[in-house]
Amino acid sequence: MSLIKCEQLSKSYGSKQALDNVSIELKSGSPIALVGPNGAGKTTLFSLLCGYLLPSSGSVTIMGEKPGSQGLLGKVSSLPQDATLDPNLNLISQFILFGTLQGLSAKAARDEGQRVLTLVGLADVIEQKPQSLSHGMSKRASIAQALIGSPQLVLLDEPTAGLDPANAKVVRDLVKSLSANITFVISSHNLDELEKLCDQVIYLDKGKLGREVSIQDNLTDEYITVSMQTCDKAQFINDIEALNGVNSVTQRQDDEFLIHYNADDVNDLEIQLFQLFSRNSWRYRAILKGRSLEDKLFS
Ligand SMILES: Nc1ncnc2c1ncn2[C@@H]1O[C@H](COP(=O)(O)OP(=O)(O)OP(=O)(O)O)[C@@H](O)[C@H]1O
Repeated sequence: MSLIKCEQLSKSYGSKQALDNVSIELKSGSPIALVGPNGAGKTTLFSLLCGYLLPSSGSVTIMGEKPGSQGLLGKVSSLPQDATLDPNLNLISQFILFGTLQGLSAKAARDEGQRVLTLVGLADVIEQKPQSLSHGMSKRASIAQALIGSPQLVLLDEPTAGLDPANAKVVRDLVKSLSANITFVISSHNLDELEKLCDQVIYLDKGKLGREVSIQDNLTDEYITVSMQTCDKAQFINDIEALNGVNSVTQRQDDEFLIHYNADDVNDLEIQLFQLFSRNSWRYRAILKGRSLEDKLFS
């Protein structure tokens, strides 16, 4: 059965059409990225999936059920973009409340609160109130809230926005470690981060579904992305374009080049590249099989 199925899903706010005829079918598994420019409709889609909003037309089901229905209680949870905790209650009291709202006894809710707060590295501060936590700790506490019970689907809207690199890594590692049992759908503007976490990408633009992009296809994609530390750029492009099987070399950023080749004509392109670098004493910074997510989406 599909995890998420949207059929011709549309949502308007008055005359503003935020989602326009979106049809998608997603299965459980690796984290799924939801990408798109500001105002593309990502939060609207999340709100429809959570049952916070009703569609203007079309339909959406999660595990065959309507969002917000009793059958999904404890199976679907979300971290909204601006999630905040109650400033007046300490963390564990709030988590006991959340657990009991999901049907747990007070004792089981306390144990569950401790479990999820420990998962996100907050075991030492469960007696503290939210205002004594840093921004990163608050974000982790909100993620812990989304993990209460045994959700099968967790929607994370900008889970690392505003976090420093170390805290962002904690959140990414957490998602990675839990994704064997939970399917995460992650909305983010950080394409590097999504590339590290997700296999599949949903791209929205002005409320419409854009082209489908896979991150897994990098190994079969006939592209190599090379980031150079030192090289003569004009010669680099000339020399690589002269190699057998290479169709084109495009300079993407100052020191980044995209090589498009034909896999039927060349099977040792990487070796030829290294030989070329060695002959010219060029130093490379990184070589990626395939294209970056940014390149797949925007070029
Ligand atoms: N409650 C609302 N009333 C009227 N218009 C709204 C409302 N919520 C969203 N919109 C509009 O719907 C469109 C989609 O908004 P949405 O918040 O879903 O986009 P988003 O992709 O999440 O954007 P961002 O990346 O900036 O968070 C935008 O044009 C927005 O202005």
